[in-house]
Amino acid sequence: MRTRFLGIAEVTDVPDVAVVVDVMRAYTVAAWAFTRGAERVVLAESLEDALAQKTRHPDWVTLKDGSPAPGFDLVNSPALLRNTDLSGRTVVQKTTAGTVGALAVKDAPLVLCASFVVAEATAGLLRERAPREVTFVVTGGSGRAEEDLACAEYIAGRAGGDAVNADPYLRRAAASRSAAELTQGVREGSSPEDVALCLELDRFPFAMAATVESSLMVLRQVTPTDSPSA
Ligand SMILES: O=C(O)[C@H](CS(=O)(=O)O)OP(=O)(O)O
Ligand SMILES: [Mg+2]
Repeated sequence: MRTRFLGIAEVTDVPDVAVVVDVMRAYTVAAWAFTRGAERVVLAESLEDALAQKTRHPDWVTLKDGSPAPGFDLVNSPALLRNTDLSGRTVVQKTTAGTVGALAVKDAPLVLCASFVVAEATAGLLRERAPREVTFVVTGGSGRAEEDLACAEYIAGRAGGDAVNADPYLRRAAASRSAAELTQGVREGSSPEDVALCLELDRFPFAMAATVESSLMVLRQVTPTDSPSA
């Protein structure tokens, strides 16, 4: 399996298989939303798009990064979301990096959205599909955010069937600029517990796949059938 690691702006073709990585915090938050019962997560093109969806579907739950805002029900924080009952709900998520990365590869036949909490399930799906090439979209810091790059490299190793020690990858993520900003409370709409929740390796047994449904980019849970090979 060949691998490419690209920032969002470096995606210029339509990959066969894309893994969009956002550890802090979009795809840690999305995984928590599923765990709290969400049926699907719609990845919105813009804040205006998210609000328009809410107008059309008042029962949908809107979520954005940064500070709370009128029309939005939740912020992009795993700690602040994890006690919210989302049973059967559709969540509409708009963030600065994670959702933008998925929309950049919306035409790819397989789009997985990933973070450390779903790392092994994501790698398991890739082992199952055994594609010739996987494009990892490293969403933060123009492709250089250390937490996303570390997670992408870890998943790539596991997808290749290697017995990979996760500790150095988690340490890189813990030392990242994003982790520091979240810990210092620089980012609005955050909790001091967010970093620890974003670094919980394999907290959840499912992967997350995004497909276009009625012109919306929709993220759903998907469970690999293979068992870990290492
Ligand atoms: O909510 C987050 O942590 C970030 C916000 S920003 O990129 O630091 O402005 O969004 P995400 O898309 O989850 O990385
Ligand atoms: Mg991020």
